[in-house]
Order: sequence, then structure tokens, then C-alpha cells
Amino acid sequence: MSPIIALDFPTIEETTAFLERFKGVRPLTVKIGMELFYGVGPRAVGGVMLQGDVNVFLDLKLHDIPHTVERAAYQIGRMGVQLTTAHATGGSEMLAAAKRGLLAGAAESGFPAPKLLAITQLTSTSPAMMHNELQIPGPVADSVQHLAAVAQAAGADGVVASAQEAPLIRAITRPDFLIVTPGIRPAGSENGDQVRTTTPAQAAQLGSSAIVVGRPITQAADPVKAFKQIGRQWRRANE
Ligand SMILES: O=c1ccn([C@@H]2O[C@H](COP(=O)(O)O)[C@@H](O)[C@H]2O)c(=O)[nH]1
Repeated sequence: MSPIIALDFPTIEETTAFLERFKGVRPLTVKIGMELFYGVGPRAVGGVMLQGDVNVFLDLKLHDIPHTVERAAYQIGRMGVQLTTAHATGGSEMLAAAKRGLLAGAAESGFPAPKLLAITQLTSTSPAMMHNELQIPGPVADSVQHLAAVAQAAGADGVVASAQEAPLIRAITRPDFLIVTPGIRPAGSENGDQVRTTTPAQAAQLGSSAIVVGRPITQAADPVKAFKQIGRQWRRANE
């Protein structure tokens, strides 16, 4: 799969103008996150799909009581998106509720059910933050591996994690379990708020199933060129 582009824009106009540049690049998978969804609403999903042959990863990171998450996931299941997220730290009951909601919403709409990815530890989380603020002892990778096991047992289709943890996740999950990796920073690009970063090639070598890239593409002088370069690095390392 080509890199998933994180469409972190505030308006549908900016999003559409950005996607215009990618007219000749298909199929395309894009991620709609909180900024665009809260700014524009569910029509952000419809607007992006209208571009044709664009798969949508709706990254709303559900985290609430199981009943509320099941009802929210039902609505997401009706939208026709391919991937969506819930926080693994919400626990196994909440993740199972998310899965049930997605399946029910998809069954009602006739769309295939979106795959559920469990967020493990955000790629912006440092060891110091995890220990001092979240009060989780031990290496970040151990926490991520544990949350991946919880997610798999609860019926999630995969996780969102840094590629740094991919080998530990692969060691305990079934072969088709997805590891989707943000925090991708090609050599020479700025980390910004990302902490557990890898290059596209490292993510492939470490076992990620797919990479998510935002600012290194959206803020590039030539986003299509940046997307193609990152895609080449990712694919070569996967060969
Ligand atoms: O652990 C996580 C989970 C989600 N994200 C999201 O991925 C993109 C990354 O954007 P960049 O601009 O490439 O940093 C962004 O939409 C995040 O919400 C993540 O970074 N880490």
C-alpha cells in the first residue's frame, strides 16, 4: 500500500485544493483526523470520497464507555470508510464494543465493515512522559506490546504504533494483524511533536504494514513529489 496521507487541514476547501494535486495518483488512501472532521463534519468523508478511488482512514480515536463507543462506531460503520481507530487504553470491552458497532453500522449501510485499529501509545509519547505523567513503568515498547495483545484478543484488526515497536508486536500477533505507523520522518525532516519516529525504509524493515505521513507531505513545497519519494523509499525497503 502507498503511504497514507494525513489530511490535517481545517476546511474542505483546503482539503480539496490539496487533493486536486493528486488527481493522477490512484488509488490513494488518506486519513481524516480530528481537525478536518470536527471542522467540517461527516461531509468531510463524503467530500473526499467524491474524488473517486480514494480510500478513507477515519482516525477519530474513540475513547469512552463501551456503550457510547459502540453507538459512535455504528455511525462510522455506515460511512463507507476503510479504517478507523479507538484507544486500546479504553480496554477490551470498549474495543469489542467498537467492533460490534462498526459491524452493525456496515451491515445496515451495505458497505464493507471498516477495519478497527487500536491506538497503543501515541507516537508523540516519550518514555519520560509515560513514566512520569501516565505512571506506566517499564519500556514504552512493553506497554505497546501489551496493548497490542489486548487489542487482538478484543477483536481489533490491528494497531497504530511506532515502527520501533513493530518487531515486538509481530512476535505476539497473528500474521495478518495490521501495524499502521505514523511518526514517519524521512531523513532531514523535522520531528515536530513526534518522538518515536522512523524513516519510511526503517518502518518497512521493522515490519509495519502501512505508514501514515502528514506534514512531510502536506507541508512540502511539492507534496506529490514528496509523496512519491516517500512511497519509493517505503516500497524499495519492502522488496
Ligand atoms: O500515535 C499516533 C496516532 C496517530 N497519529 C496521527 O498521524 C498523523 C501524523 O502526522 P505527521 O504530520 O506526519 O506527524 C497525525 O494526523 C496524527 O494525528 C500520530 O501521529 N501518532
